[in-house]
Amino acid sequence: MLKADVALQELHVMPHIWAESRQEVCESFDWFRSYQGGVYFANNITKGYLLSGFPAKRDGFFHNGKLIISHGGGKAESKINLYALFPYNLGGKNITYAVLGVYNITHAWAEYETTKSGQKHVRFKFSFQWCKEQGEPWWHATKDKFTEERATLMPVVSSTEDTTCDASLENDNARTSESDYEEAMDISPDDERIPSTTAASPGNAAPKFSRRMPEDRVSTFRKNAASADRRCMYCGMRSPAVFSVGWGCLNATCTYFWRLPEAGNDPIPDDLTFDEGFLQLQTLLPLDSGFRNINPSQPVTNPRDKITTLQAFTRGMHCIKCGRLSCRSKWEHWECANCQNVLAVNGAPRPVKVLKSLNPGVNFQWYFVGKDAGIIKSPVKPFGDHQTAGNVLTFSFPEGRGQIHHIQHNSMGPLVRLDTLFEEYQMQAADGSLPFRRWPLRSHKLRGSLLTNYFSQNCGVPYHYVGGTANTLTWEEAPTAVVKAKEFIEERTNLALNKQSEFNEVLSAAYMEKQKMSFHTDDEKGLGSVVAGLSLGSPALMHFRRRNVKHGPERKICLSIVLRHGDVLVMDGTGVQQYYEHMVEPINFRIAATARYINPDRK
Ligand SMILES: O=C(O)CCC(=O)C(=O)O
Repeated sequence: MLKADVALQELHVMPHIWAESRQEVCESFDWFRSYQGGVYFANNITKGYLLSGFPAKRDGFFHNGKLIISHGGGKAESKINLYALFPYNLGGKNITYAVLGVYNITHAWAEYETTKSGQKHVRFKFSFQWCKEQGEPWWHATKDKFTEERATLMPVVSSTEDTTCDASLENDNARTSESDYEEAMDISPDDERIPSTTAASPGNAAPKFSRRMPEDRVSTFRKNAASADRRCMYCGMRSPAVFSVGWGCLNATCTYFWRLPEAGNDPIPDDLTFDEGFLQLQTLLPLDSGFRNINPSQPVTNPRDKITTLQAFTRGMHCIKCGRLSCRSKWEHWECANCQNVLAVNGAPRPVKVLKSLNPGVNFQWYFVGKDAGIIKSPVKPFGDHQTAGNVLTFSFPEGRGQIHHIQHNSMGPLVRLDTLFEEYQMQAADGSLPFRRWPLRSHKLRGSLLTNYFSQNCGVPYHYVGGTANTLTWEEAPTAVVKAKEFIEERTNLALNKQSEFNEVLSAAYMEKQKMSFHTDDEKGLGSVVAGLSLGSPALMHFRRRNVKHGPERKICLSIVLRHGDVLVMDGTGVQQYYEHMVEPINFRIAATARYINPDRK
């Protein structure tokens, strides 16, 4: 796969698989799920390798891309942010990432590279050879046969209702803190990176690969290796004959690394050309059948059980019309971000019964208060009559920084209303009248946009942290589910706390399986002192921790609360947002409505 910027010739054919953002790649293409690194590997197999915008010395694109030499990890000296070796202008078609195809790694070796300041760095290099079972590379075609080809290459329906995909990559959410962006780009557990470059000199320990290649792959690798490979008489490791200047040991841990035994062990000079034999295409072992079709399978759109909130439904789509990878950004269907091709989802509302009784999986029933957090819990306070009865648990933060009220219900009255409301939310989300979307984060470190992990929709005064005016419907346009949620929140808050709170904004959030809202604060300009949220569906854990504390015990979660179907959680006091941040981690499918007062005349 390569990352493009500006290249030379106009692109005359479209890649079969391409994207504008890394999130689109990671969410839609199983062969590359690394948000930060340039290499994605799982189970000891390099699944995806990103040819970065920073080519290093002696990187190369030979045989029109059937042989690629590239560096791994580390910092290249070039400041030009483009993959200059691909001869076509992908950027001109808004293509930031294009999948080239399946390559075999034919060699891996280490080189010394001298920086401008004269320092020597070890750089790991790889040669990749095109696997011929795929036919010719797509950019070799003289005209775009993309559409006809897709029809034959693409499986129409995936084999899966697979809910066992990798742990969700924390693409994030986050509204205020830098840490949230970092969290957003967590790397999945099976995602590893090759070592970065490190200064070394002969005899010094150089970086080692964190994992060894499994034996069967090693033997494949050896069979593929050019006959000019030689074994070093000092370290016993084989190295390819890469340069015309002669053979030298290319194992960075060897004392005689980067030396020429046939020239009195002189160091290999800086000015090098490749050995002609090394640049020949080799006869490779046939490609394993599992690697022959890397086209993403199409999402399941018509599941037998009509459940469409499983993790598989959070994955992106590969458009069979134009090749673009797109995130699942709309609740009601998949939509190609390039040609707007739609894949409709045929589901049904999920009854709350099973969801609400899911086990939150923690060793406390309602709450956890951190030792030394200075939080005082008041005695449980019952309220209401037989129709409206409930309990309030109040947690007071130290030094007058505000309170958290957890309003629970224990009567049948609200329950029927809540179950119906949960269903109404789902119906309106499914028909698009309640447009749940994943909105781009306002700032992040990845190229291209980065969408929130969860879906949301705002009513009333625009909420700038998530989607702003583009995500906002006025109260006249508001879906009935949201209006009813606001009424319920106001009734319960006023009854339980015995004070009148007025709200003019409601952010509804919908979470499919494994989605969550990362740590953030609601410090929107003009925000009133009371923020109250209603939970519907599966239980969720809401955690609080100190804000702007980078390390140490104070950084730890100081309060956790289990939110259940129908609970209302009130953050009371401006200090709650000023001194604490919060996150919500649902156990499974859940909808929440959070009501605020935001001064409409804020500047
Ligand atoms: O209850 C939820 O799902 C999260 C609400 C929240 O934290 C927010 O909208 O700021």
